Amino acid sequence: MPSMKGLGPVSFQGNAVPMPEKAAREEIVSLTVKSKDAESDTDRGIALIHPESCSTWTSALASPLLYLAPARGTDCILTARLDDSAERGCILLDQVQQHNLHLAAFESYDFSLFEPPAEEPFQATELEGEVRLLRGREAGSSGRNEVDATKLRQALSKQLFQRIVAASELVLVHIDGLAIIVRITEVHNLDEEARQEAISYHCYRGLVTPDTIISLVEEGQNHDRKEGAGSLALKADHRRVQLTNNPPRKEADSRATMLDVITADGEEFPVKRKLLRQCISLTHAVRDIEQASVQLESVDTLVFDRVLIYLEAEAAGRAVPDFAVHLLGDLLHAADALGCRSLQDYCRAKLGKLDSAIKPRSFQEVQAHNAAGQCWLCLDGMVLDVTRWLPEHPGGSKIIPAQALDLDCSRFFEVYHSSRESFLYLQEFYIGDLLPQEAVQVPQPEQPSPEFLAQLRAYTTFRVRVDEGSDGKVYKSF
Ligand code: HEM
Repeated sequence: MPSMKGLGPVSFQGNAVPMPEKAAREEIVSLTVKSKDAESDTDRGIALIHPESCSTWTSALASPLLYLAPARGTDCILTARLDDSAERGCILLDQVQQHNLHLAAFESYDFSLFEPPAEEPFQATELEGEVRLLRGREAGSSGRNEVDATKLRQALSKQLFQRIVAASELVLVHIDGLAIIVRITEVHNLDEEARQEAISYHCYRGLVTPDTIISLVEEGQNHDRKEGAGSLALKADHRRVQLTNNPPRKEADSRATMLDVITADGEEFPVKRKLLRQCISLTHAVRDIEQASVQLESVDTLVFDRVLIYLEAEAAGRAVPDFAVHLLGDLLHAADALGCRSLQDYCRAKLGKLDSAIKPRSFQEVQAHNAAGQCWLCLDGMVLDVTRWLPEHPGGSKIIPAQALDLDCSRFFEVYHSSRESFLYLQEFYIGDLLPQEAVQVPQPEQPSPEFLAQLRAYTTFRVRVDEGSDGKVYKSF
């Protein structure tokens, strides 16, 4: 588990968003709470502040999202986005946020940037939420409102993406015409095995990533486990939600986390699905939790063992072992078979064959590759080569070439993906940014929402951008 040295996502390669400057971290800003009017689904639970209300904070930040702690004691951390629609000096919060943080509208409070613990893992590996109805269909004689747990988990995962959540916090989710309240009952930042080994483990909040496993229970189900938790709920039966399609937690956990990989010579390796996500040829097997095992046709035990050593070192942010040159040929073959780009790059670099795929791109180049039968996408200025992965795309191999070539596909990307899982794959396909003067030429049939763009940009910190006016040779990380 990589440690969380800065706020923001940690990519496959373990890159974390840099921490804000010291001056910004220490600045305390007084903001008046105002209630948000109607809000979009993607904006739900995100506080809005005017960019000029806190210039020290914003100028120091690499990410378009801010994490704020109110000065008064609460475990809840606000995720905020800069938005011109907020008045200067105000912070726009919805009712649920006001409740979670014990803040009242029209009162002023002091806020500072939240700083996560420097040397501990801070990403939430698992969340548990207890579900009840706020409003919508009221249960009839059956006494229950049915909700599909898979759909609810997806909606929650999308809404909580890149937010810091704390135990006891309430989250409001709208699904199928129902307004559902999820009370966060557990947050973990170690997986179960590590929790059992850790001395005096205690966790009450963490950053939600697309890898966070969310489990749900109906309100009242926790009654035996946590004293008192369900007692109020049982009285208000008409608010109860019946979760369908919700496997028992233990079973769901191991199905969701582990995949048995069977090598060409018949050996079986139980591997964390998360570790295999960068092997894009295994996308279907990794995503489909009903699939318990996957057969590798051309990688044998000894080589797969080394692949695992590589993947584990990378995920843990440790140095990758220095594999001897005579092993690199087989390792590169395995990397090709698995579609593992970083391992391919590692082997090629050591064999002296690395030709970096990441470079500035022109729109003409994108069009030419697409005309030649490849599949290059433009997404908010990024160029992504998904040619090899198309047969593995969970949405099918036809829709992307039919709808998304030679235009900016940000809006398609936003509307078609019901969770934020798709973000996890982007780095594998990234082959550079469009030159700034080219990016404006890309047709954009429909604008994505600002919230989606803020999430996407906060996540894609692996991008290398070309400065405006440069000749395309100067790179600047953001
Ligand atoms: C690099 C680009 C892309 C990646 C990494 C990607 C990834 C994914 C993933 C992980 C899923 C399944 C999980 C989810 O719903 O989030 C998915 C589903 C889907 N994707 Fe994509 N996708 C990409 C581009 C696109 C584009 C450009 C389109 C449309 C033009 C598209 C259309 C769909 C559709 C229709 C589904 C099925 C949704 C459903 O079953 O509810 N995808 N994609």
